[in-house]
Amino acid sequence: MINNLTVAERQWALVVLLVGGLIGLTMAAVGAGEPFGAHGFLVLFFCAALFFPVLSRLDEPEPSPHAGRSYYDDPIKVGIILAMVWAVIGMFFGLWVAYLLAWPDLTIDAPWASFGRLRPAHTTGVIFGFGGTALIATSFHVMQRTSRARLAGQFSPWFVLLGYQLFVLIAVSGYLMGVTQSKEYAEAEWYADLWLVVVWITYFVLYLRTLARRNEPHIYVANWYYMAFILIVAILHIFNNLALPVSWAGSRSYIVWSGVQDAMMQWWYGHNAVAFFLTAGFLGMLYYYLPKRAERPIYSYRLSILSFWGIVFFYVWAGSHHLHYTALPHWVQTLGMTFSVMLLVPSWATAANALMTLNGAWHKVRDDATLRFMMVAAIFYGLTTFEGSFLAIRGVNALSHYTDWTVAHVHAGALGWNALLIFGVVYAAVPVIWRRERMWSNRLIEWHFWLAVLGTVVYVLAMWNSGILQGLMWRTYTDAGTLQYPFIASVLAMNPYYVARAVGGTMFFVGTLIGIYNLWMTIRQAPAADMVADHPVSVRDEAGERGVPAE
Ligand code: HEM
Ligand code: HEM
Ligand SMILES: [Cu+2]
Repeated sequence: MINNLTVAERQWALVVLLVGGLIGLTMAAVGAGEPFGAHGFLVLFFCAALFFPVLSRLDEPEPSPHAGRSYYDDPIKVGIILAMVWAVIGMFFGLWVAYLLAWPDLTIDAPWASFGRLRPAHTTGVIFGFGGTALIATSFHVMQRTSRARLAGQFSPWFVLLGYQLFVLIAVSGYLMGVTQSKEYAEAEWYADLWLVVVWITYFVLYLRTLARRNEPHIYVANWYYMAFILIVAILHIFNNLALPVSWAGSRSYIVWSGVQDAMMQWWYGHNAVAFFLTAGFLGMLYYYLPKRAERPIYSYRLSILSFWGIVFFYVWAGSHHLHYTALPHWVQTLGMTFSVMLLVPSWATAANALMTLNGAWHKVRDDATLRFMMVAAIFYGLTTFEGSFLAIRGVNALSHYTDWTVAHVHAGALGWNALLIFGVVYAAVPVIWRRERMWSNRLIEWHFWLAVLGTVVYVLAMWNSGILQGLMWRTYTDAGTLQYPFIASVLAMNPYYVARAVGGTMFFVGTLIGIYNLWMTIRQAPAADMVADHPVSVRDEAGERGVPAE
């Protein structure tokens, strides 16, 4: 892989890694004995681990000029593997906290293993590690194929992919050491946040530069979704993380916002992380891989564009539904509620558009578990958005907020929509990118599919039950006007559901491990004989019409 970089690019990489290593060394020196110093060492080792392999290949010959005329798939390969590594790490932490909630005595008596540190390690590991890395890798695939253009440059895709890994590593390891700025889904401290800004802007520029090289007059809809994801996540991230460090040699910082403004900024961010990270980016994936796999054009291309603008416009106003019954002015809560209900229209239009695309291909859905992963993901997308619009209604939220109903909603989305989609997409993409005829075992894909779907259903049903029960127990009064149940009674009542959730989560996790084994065996196979050659750029196939992503 390093040999595919030009010598100039290898030199450039060495300079960047050297600067990174020096920054790491400085952090390690000034923050000695503190988590900040430990992060310095992490940065230093990360840069050193990449520096020496590049250095040892510096003198190797330039890649053949022919290579520059095909798609650049090396970073996609590494990205898919890293996404799978994060799937295991992130879900392992999720399972851990699920088991802790069911059997609290299992706890390890150490600060790093406390619930409050493991939980953000889970959410960050799955959303940013697993989801984010899958988004970056697939976006590199989709933008090249739908533009019939090679990635603009070979250095910046690596910078984005690996730089992003460093961000997630700093974040997750920081939580275990107790470093947090206490903002959900944005717990990472100021230096990690600053680094992510650099990586993310490079990502956006890379996307634009690649699109500018396209050999296809039309910008396929999937690219709009990916670009909205990148651009808006950048804006959210910057505003939500405007913080002043206490010192340049420590991890602690204070956010510039205060009081209810801070809460609003946080949930404007948090909600739109869902909207643009877990929705818009994933819709980009869906709009490329689903029609491609089904070999059908999108049911209505016009509708896909219309719902794009609907989603982008409505979502950004809905964040205040996370702050019902708070000090936030009432009208702002109502505004968020109203936009959330309106959101149902573009959300369902999108889910319907995806499912209608499968019309005429239902026999494929029956036979092909890969396509079935994507179909079920689209169904869960419809379910989750319906539930979300419902939960955003103030009266409903009075019951659901603070309960496990929210956790049910989250995992209907995270497992049923995001994770199922990623697995379907990875099964579709890996044989193409590694030039294998097909995945190693279709039976294992079937196994994975059923474990994942059943695991999700068990998880979500358990949390719906537990959430609604919790909500009702908390609001039941006696005739005398006092609360019927002491709080601890509701905690005890949750136990069977927490056990069920741990079982569902275990099924999901086992399915993931089976999937990874299958991917590993596929990658180890020899490439298919007629697929050995690199994919040349700009060879048109019949699929070039509008609505069908080009290959
Ligand atoms: C093996 C699979 C998984 C298990 C067992 C699991 C388990 C858990 C548990 C126990 C919690 C804490 C709930 C609480 O504090 O009451 C949680 C929270 C969360 N998980 Fe998972 N999870 C899994 C997969 C995922 C995936 C794949 C994603 C995202 C793509 C995800 C996203 C989240 C989020 C966002 C939260 C925070 C929810 C909130 O604050 O309302 N999880 N998970
Ligand atoms: C129309 C679309 C959606 C709407 C209107 C919506 C609305 C809501 C509402 C009202 C809450 C509960 C807020 C609270 O009581 O604190 C919530 C929580 C959440 N939703 Fe959605 N949702 C939508 C789609 C999704 C999707 C597709 C996902 C993908 C995984 C998702 C992930 C989450 C997460 C992670 C939370 C928990 C936030 C927290 O930590 O408190 N939502 N959503
Ligand atoms: Cu929200």
